[in-house]
Amino acid sequence: MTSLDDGTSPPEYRSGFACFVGRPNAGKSTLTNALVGQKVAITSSRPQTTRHAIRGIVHRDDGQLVLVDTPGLHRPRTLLGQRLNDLVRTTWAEVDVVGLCIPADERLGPGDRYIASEIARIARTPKIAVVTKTDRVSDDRLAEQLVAVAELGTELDLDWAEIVPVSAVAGQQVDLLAGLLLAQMPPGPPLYPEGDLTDEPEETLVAELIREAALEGVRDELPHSIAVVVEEMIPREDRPADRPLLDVHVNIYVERDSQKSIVIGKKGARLRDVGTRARQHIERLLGTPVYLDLHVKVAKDWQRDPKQLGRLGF
Ligand SMILES: Nc1nc2c(ncn2[C@@H]2O[C@H](COP(=O)(O)OP(=O)(O)OP(=O)(O)O)[C@@H](O)[C@H]2O)c(=O)[nH]1
Repeated sequence: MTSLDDGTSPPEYRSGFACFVGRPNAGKSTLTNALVGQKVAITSSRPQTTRHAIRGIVHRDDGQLVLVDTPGLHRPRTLLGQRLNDLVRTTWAEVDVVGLCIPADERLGPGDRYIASEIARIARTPKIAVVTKTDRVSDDRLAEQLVAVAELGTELDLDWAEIVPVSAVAGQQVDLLAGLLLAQMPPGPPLYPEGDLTDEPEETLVAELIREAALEGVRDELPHSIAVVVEEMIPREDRPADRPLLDVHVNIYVERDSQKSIVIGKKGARLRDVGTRARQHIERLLGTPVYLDLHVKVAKDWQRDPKQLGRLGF
């Protein structure tokens, strides 16, 4: 049946999946969080902190948008690197729209070009260019970047469905972007119950929050050597109903003894600090007081060992 649209009928409800791609540090996780409105994907100022395809769910009156956050695509040097890239490509093939994030405050580089040329190869899936971190640049510079992104599209025969400047931090154009992404979704019912923000198990989110805290202030290759596994989350017995406590037992894995002492710090000071910061985020996420029990363990060269990778959830 066709209806005459006089501009008063409500828009059709749409639902589907979107993912953001882009080189490390392009602002994908921050944007996901801004769209969802709660901290679900971890962010940090160091590249390649995101390892899991964490989903955030955006609920709107006109539809539901499920966001899949992928790690930064990069040239693989280890088995872990290879698996991360595979994960990115598998994700692209399954979503309704791909958003390529390009920071406004850096010139288009070989990294952006490489990823753009990769997504140009996925036929049919619409692509939206998202120019991020607009709060960091002047209007003139932003205009230049928008032109450069448009030209990149022409050069690669990549037909941008939209080019959208946003600032996740300043909250500029975030809602507009949600609408434009949603416009690419097929008509359909909600995929998740109202109120759900993510379908990641709590353990994964908790592990990511701890990894984020553990990464703060460490240098060089260490960030990629840290993996976090939540072994157990159990409510403490014998607590009064109005004063619950959740025991969270966690192993932090590193690849070498030297890394273990860095993570632990002098007389355990660093690890205590990591615990304190992570606990605050976890308590906010779960809405309950938490006792966080952190252990640091060495899993020799786990990034190169298929068996260990499997055990650590990769
Ligand atoms: N000023 C400003 N900074 C931003 C904005 N978006 C992200 N950032 C910062 O840029 C850095 C990287 O952001 P992330 O969201 O972690 O980047 P990512 O693309 O998810 O990075 P990977 O997980 O490494 O792939 C962080 O320090 C953010 O705070 C923004 O809109 N404005």
